[in-house]
Amino acid sequence: MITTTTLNAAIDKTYYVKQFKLGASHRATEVFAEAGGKGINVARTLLELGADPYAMGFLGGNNGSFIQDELDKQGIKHDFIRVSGESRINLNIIDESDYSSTEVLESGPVISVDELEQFRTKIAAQSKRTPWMVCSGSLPRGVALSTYAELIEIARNNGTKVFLDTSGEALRSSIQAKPFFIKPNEKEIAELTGQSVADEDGLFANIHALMNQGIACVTVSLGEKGSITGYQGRLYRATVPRLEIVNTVGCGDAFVAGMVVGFSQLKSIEECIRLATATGSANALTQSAGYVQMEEVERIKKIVNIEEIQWTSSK
Ligand SMILES: Nc1ncnc2c1ncn2[C@@H]1O[C@H](COP(=O)(O)OP(=O)(O)OP(=O)(O)O)[C@@H](O)[C@H]1O
Ligand SMILES: O=P(O)(O)OC[C@@]1(O)O[C@H](CO)[C@@H](O)[C@@H]1O
Repeated sequence: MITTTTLNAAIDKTYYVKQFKLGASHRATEVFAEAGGKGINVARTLLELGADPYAMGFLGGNNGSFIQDELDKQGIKHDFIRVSGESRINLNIIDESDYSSTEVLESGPVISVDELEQFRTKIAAQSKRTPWMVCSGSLPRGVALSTYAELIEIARNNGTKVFLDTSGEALRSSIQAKPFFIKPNEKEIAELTGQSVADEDGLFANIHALMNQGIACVTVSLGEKGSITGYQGRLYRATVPRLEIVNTVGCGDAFVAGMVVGFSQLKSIEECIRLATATGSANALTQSAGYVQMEEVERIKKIVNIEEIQWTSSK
């Protein structure tokens, strides 16, 4: 069983328009509404990869009911705390001329002290029966920045490995709790370290520094440029050939799903990265956010390039 937590779930609403223009009125050519938020995307991808996901977090209002119904329809086991606020809707407008995307993300409901306490109790029980836990996404209002660190601590005490995918201060505050895996993207690692990924030497040094702080595996995902992963003191570069992409929202979640499946099946690190990269890239080929097709994952796995980076610090 792989547990996913989505503290700030969302309906991901995707509008396709012929050409997006600021300040203009558009008629959508296609519209999709999906149960989303990073952890829910991970859960859906895990199911497609043949794993056994169990989705947890907070859901509220009509939007929360829609998300819950979708999870039921998709056959994803779940146990969410119902909250008094309304789960958010996140908007993604995709310009069909170049498949660029413009997102508007709501901040989500305010979680009360009591609702958070109910969640802590559930997670403490759940971490006794799950060897793997994925904590993904932003923290909703009312939830302290230290919450992911707390969850990591609870999980570790029960022998559960945590894969953490979050950003900004929520990521910074969780590093000292030593999650097993983190996956900042270009923007997130720059925010965390103050260095751009354009400086590869600096990026490699930063990944080593994070491993030395006790994070077993660190991937910096670089969108269409692939990723750099650090594990057991070594660095690996993954690249994928150019693909006919339509929607990259959720690629990071699909990558995380591939990585946790790889580790849970005791695959080699190269195989974990290959599966994660192919799953991340396969997500970009589907119109809805956070969906992959297994045939595409299998096809892309064959064309992913993984190489170990020979690097020693110049300092
Ligand atoms: N345009 C693309 N073409 C091919 N593969 C891609 C593309 N974009 C992303 N990927 C794959 O997905 C992985 C994760 O992508 P990315 O770095 O964009 O994550 P992210 O910013 O966390 O995404 P999100 O927050 O939308 O889930 C990449 O390492 C790569 O393997
Ligand atoms: O606001 P957060 O929680 O950081 O990100 C939310 C979100 O943009 O991330 C997913 C894509 O990764 C979408 O399903 C969702 O709308």
